[in-house]
Amino acid sequence: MRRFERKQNIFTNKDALGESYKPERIQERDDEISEYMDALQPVVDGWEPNNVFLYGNTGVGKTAVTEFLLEMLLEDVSQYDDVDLSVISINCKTLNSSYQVAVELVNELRPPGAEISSTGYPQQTVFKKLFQELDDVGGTILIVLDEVDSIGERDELLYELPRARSNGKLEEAKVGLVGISNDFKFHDQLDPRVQDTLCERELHFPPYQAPELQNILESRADVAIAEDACEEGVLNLCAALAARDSGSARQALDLLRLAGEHAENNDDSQITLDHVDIARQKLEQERVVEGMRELTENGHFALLAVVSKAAHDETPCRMRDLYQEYLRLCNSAGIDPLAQRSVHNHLSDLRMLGILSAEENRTGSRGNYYSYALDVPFSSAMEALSDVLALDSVLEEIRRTAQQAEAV
Ligand SMILES: Nc1ncnc2c1ncn2[C@@H]1O[C@H](COP(=O)(O)OP(=O)(O)OP(=O)(O)O)[C@@H](O)[C@H]1O
Repeated sequence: MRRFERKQNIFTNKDALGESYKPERIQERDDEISEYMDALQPVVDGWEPNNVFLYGNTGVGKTAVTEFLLEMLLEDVSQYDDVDLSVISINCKTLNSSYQVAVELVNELRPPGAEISSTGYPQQTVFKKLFQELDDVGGTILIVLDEVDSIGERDELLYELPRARSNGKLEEAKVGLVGISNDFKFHDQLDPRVQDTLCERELHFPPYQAPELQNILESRADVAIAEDACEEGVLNLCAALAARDSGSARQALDLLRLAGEHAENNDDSQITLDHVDIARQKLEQERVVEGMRELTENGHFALLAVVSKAAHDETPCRMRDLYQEYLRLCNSAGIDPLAQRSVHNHLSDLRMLGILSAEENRTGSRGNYYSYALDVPFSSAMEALSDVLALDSVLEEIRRTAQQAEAV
């Protein structure tokens, strides 16, 4: 039997490619950092902080830049006796309402053992407890709400917190909110009064370009990967693939880490371009499977309709035709179909998840329409669908059609 044995020929510090690693410096974000520092300047000057809203796709450095700057801010304001700054950061991913976010904040502020229960209070009581805790801390308090879009439509806290001081609910504390989101729709859906305050300063983090990703990867690889353990062109390929797909530094780092793991598992002495290709396929597959988990049954059928059209080599395909295919598939599976508008929403979600791509077609006087296609390999979509749908015969038919189309 094989025994555990230490392997460290590829990585010198694999953790440096992981999510919890804090980079020593942030690269390629000078403009955003400068704007962000301007937004935080009132804290240093002793005034009430601005509320800041950061948005941009996943993996573009919103959290990394925020952590880096707030650490620096805490250090820099320590020289001013009249500024007493505290930072509270929470991730709202599992908190789906103002109530839950407020409870989480109260419990962050309370000592262990004095936490409040996450149910059973009227919302205003929890808000009152939160204001009390904040006043007890006093000074300037920055509250970072990462993935703030999870709060959904029940966003009263985002309205009340920034106004708490002017409404007399806070006396001691000066509170600023830092909201972070990768959901572009969230901002527009906010109540205009919430938008006015939460988005007092808005910072957009655009996707990274390939040369930017390459620089980020190079400084990580210096820490993470052994000398000469990377074939020439590996970092360049990881950067190019991630730039072409999402512009996400996380994706570029994941590609390099996975490619390194493949090299290590094969006892190869270098990470090669082939290892990167295997890593790319694995990540793509994971993304589809992840995305599928978030969808309802109707979302799966909307995807199935696109997959079926792709098998017939009929993508990009416009909504009207996709909807007909969707109806046919629902009918054969005996499920109640949704209206075209709802299917359209599912397709938009699939697009947000990077599973579909959409092309806008302009038709002049009759307006524009979208055509949809798979943005992941056909085989990945099929595999993910077979995991969630008990529709072997339909999937088999699609598979056969795809094989025939290939043979033609
Ligand atoms: N400019 C950069 N310099 C160095 N590392 C970076 C940079 N941008 C991102 N990273 C790294 O990429 C990974 C993802 O970044 P981060 O978590 O900040 O993205 P995000 O925009 O907050 O994404 P999400 O919306 O998914 O939370 C982290 O490991 C981070 O350290």
